[in-house]
Amino acid sequence: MIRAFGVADVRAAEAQVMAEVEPGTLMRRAADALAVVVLARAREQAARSVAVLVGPGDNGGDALYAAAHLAEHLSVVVVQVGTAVHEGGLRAVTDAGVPRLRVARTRRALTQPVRQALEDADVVVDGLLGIGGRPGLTGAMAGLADSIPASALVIAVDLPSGADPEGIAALGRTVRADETVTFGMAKPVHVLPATRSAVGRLTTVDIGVPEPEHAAVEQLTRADVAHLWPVPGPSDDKYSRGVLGVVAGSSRYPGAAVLAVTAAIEAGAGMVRYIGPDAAAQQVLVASPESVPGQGQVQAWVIGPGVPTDETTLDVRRQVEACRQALASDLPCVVDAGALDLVDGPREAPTLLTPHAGELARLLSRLEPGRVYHRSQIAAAPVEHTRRVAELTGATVLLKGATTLVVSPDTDRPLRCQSDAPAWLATAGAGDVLAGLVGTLVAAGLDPLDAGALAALIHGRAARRANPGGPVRALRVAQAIAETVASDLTPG
Ligand SMILES: NC(=O)C1=CN([C@@H]2O[C@H](COP(=O)(O)OP(=O)(O)OC[C@H]3O[C@@H](n4cnc5c(N)ncnc54)[C@H](OP(=O)(O)O)[C@@H]3O)[C@@H](O)[C@H]2O)[C@@H](O)CC1
Ligand SMILES: [K+]
Repeated sequence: MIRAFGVADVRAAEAQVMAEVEPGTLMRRAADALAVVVLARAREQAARSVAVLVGPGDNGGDALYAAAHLAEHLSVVVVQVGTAVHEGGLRAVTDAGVPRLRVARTRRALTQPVRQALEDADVVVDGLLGIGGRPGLTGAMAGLADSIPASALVIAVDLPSGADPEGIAALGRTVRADETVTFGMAKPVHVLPATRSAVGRLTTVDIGVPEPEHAAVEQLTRADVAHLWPVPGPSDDKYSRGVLGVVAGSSRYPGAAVLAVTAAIEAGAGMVRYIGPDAAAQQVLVASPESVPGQGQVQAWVIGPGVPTDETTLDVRRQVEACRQALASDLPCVVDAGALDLVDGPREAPTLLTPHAGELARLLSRLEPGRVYHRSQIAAAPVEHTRRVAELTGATVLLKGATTLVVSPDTDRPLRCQSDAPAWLATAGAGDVLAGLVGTLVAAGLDPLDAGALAALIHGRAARRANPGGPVRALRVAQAIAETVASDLTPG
């Protein structure tokens, strides 16, 4: 599991170590490790010239010490913003004879020598701002970020300058890194959807600071599958493993039912009962003869894929009624697509809502009368809006997207966030597959936060497995779930 820690906790952990070591030790460790990574990348790329951008805080200090090291091997120039920079770092570059250009903090337009230095750089090291940075670059920092040549390899120190260290605020003017070298532990900026795209590859280097107890964000990895996946024991039968009821599909959208049921069965449900119109039920049976049509006892529900609640045909009215009954029951529910329109307040039983950004906007607009939210607002500030829905509904909320976010209504629990899927997975039916997959996990007794994150992980990994490096249809993803789980349960 990758755990990311909020800025206050990171500072407290660092302060504890700093009290026990010589002053400057942590920064030296950080700078040494940074220089090792930059030098390795420069060698891989046969790069010769490095521009090191230096801001006013300790992030700039790290960059200055690293610049002094790098100058032993490469052609290095420092571009310093403002007059005040880390004193020790400044001495180190001066002693190493590194040329230094200065830019006035508020001046966005760059001088010719600075523009030239950037143009000549094969590698740009971004040491403008770290965890003390406020989101959004202005003045000279914005000018520098805009002038980094597209051809340069950009390595950010701790985080890409301008991005919100907590990963909450939308990306404004920011450095976009190819790689970020962070110290000790990941921070929310590195994993959350609002900022992650500016981080590039994440390299975490050890500087001897132990992880704090409470993570702000957790990201599951392959190694977590074995701990979390509900593996049956010898005394299990199909009922004890979890029977899932699926209310999905309609005459108009029978495919959603096929995909959700197939995914649930592939994920290893003890049994799947399908509730839907006859035409859809026939197709479900053809695709998954293991499924059982009609009502009966279940341990959990998936409701909503392919159920267009705004239609008034008889089969949709029946589906909506089945969704309402599931919501009114005391059983865990995964609420997807059309059924999100039926959610109004908290339920007693575990509940997982699985909207995409557009559906979350619609749900929030309905839950907060008088306010209208748009998809773009959700995409710009996903954590804030997903938290709000979790608070208003008392449900765990999984926001689907390139990075999937899972937020518990219990604010003490870390956010979960997964970005395992290839971009190819942005395809029709992928959400129906996820709904069936997560339903099986909830029916097996996983709590919605674990189930949501684990399903997102396996969903992404199954998509990669189904057709590595190329387009992938949702049905293939569903059909790749069983072997993905098997492979992830196998050590090694
Ligand atoms: N702590 C440790 O043990 C270790 C820490 N380490 C390193 O220290 C980094 C944190 O350093 P830090 O606290 O000095 O903050 P940092 O991000 O460099 O800059 C803050 C300065 O920027 C300014 N400023 C802020 N926003 C701005 C904006 N948008 N636009 C313009 N200016 C802005 C703000 O000034 P203000 O404008 O508020 O007067 C302030 O002067 C951390 O990320 C890691 O790299 C490592 O060495 C390992 C050990
Ligand atoms: K930085």
